[in-house]
Amino acid sequence: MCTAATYKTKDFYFGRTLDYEFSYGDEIIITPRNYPFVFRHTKTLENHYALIGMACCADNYPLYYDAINEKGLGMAGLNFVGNAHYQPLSDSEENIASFEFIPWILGQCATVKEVRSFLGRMNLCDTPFSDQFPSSSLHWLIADRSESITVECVADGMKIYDNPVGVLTNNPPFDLQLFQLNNYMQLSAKSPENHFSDKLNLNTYSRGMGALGLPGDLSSQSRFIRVAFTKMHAISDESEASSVSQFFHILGSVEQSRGCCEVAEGKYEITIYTSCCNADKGIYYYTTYDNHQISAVDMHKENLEAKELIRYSPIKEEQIYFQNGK
Ligand SMILES: C[C@H](CCC(=O)NCCS(=O)(=O)O)[C@H]1CC[C@H]2[C@@H]3[C@H](O)C[C@@H]4C[C@H](O)CC[C@]4(C)[C@H]3C[C@H](O)[C@]12C
Repeated sequence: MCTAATYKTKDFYFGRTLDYEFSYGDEIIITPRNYPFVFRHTKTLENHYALIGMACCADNYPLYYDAINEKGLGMAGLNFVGNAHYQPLSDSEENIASFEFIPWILGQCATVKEVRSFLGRMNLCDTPFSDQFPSSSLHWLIADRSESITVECVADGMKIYDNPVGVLTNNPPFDLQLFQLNNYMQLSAKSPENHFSDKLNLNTYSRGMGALGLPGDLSSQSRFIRVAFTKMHAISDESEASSVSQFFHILGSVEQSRGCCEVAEGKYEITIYTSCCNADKGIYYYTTYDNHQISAVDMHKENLEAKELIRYSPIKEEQIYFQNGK
């Protein structure tokens, strides 16, 4: 399971949890402007916007899971197993393999508006990266500071949904996920009033009862409702520290602890990492399952005119700050 979300204060923030039972060898990778992005079915992008995101590197190619570009556009791929359906090659559109989708969009688009026009002339095809890396079944959250969309390729073609919540999880398809919010419209951050019966003396015996009924389990539908509620009520000040902190709290509402989601005998899905990108400043903040200290990589501290990938291994060990003794 995974969850992606957006958040806006003074700056625009974009991030995700990546939940899985193993890691593909994740790295924070900056693709500078002059790294040639080679595509299988369309022309190489010799120059493009610079990207920063989490990826695994294979044959010197960044296989991005989520990233932002220097223009403030963000994109994350989340599992969409059983529903994703990529198309055969098309003669009339630009054929983009699913693993090329993030580079192709973030390399060239500055806004969601531009993304929509790119989507109109592309065909998301099933070409695998390699035998070792067959196509993953994914759908995507794409967002800038003014709007979010969800892109899904299903059996009857590509769907582009406006995403007014700025949140995405996994199955079912996005329109069904969004519809479910109707069932929770009575939830509130305020204390509830007694609408049950004026013949009964019912009491609010605890704080937080306005959100009674918010689903607490780890299913993708429940995480969608929970993270949407948390995000829609999120309050922070506009500073970087407060915004980043609040963003990690939003995604903290759907974090997965080892042991609660068994995917095979003795194998558990966990939140391998949580990211929070400041899309305006090009900073990739992250925590990992065992490292709760926020670490960060700033794309603008690198030479973005370079031609070679710039790679950082995530810091995975817990860093505990002792305040006393030596
Ligand atoms: C496993 C990840 C998704 C996590 C997720 O959504 N979990 C939910 C599980 S479930 O639905 O609830 O069952 C996805 C997100 C991005 C994916 C990676 C990216 O798409 C980049 C390449 C793409 C290649 O085709 C396959 C390897 C790969 C390196 C992918 C491996 C894996 O499928 C990743 C890492």
